[in-house]
Amino acid sequence: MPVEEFVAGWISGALGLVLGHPFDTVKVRLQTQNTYRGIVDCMVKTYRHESLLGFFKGMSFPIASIAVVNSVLFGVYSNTLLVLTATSHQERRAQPPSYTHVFIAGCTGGFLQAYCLAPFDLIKVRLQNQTEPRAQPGSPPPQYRGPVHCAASIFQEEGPRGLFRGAWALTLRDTPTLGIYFATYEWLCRQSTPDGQNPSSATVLVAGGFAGITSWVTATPLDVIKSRMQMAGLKQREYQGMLDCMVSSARQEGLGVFFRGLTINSARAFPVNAVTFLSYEYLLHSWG
Ligand SMILES: CN(C)C(=N)NCCC[C@H](N)C(=O)O
Repeated sequence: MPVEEFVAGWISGALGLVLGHPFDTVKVRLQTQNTYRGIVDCMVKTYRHESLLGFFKGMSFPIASIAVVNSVLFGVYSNTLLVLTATSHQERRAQPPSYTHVFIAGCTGGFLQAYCLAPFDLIKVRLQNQTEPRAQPGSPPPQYRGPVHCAASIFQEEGPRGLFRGAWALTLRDTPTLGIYFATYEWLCRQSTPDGQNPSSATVLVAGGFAGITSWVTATPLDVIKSRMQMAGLKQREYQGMLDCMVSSARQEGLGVFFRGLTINSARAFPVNAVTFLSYEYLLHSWG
């Protein structure tokens, strides 16, 4: 099993993550809290109350976990294509796989990465939703002191299953949308590259950026449900399950609730995924 794809997936994912984390914090807060009037209001309040550091809350854990998550995604994707088409990454420009194979490989990568991502994503979302400013003498401490304390508290209060809160919604979000992600990337690369040649850096940037936007637009409804399930039982209300969360969110806030965070998700998706694909292709190309 070729391992370069796993390593390239890890490094490229980490670069994209740092770039996109401030957008991600705003998105999570808009999806789970009703105190903001929109993106700008959320950004201004976060900055005033918590300074620039507020935008980077919950980032240390995803940075550590991206090693696992993104390398599973890209590694499983590439190795599934190898099984389906018997072509390595280097051979795929000369013998391009069908879009059906690309889609199936993307869904497989998405399905497996969702289970690795679930506990890390839960902790990220819980920390991003703590709106207390940095600890000052006399001020009440936030519920979680950091990622390890957050993981330990969830484990103590809810047992190991607690760490997988929202995992079903995450799996349903990621399995089809990662198929769409890789199929869009491949399609856009092939549209602007002569047969058999490698896409230029500009093509990879644009195709990666639009693949990110397309997949996040389709992922947003389940992303909202996933974030709410992850916050359930804390400040927010408890839900009976995913369906109950969908129905009661729509009843209380209208169908527009499923598109909360869509604009910020798309704005974040372009740079993050442009950089992720560019560094992924660059690393695999330079390793031969
Ligand atoms: C729609 N979904 C779930 C995705 N496209 N996932 C792939 C993640 C790529 C990048 N780390 C990001 O966070 O955008």
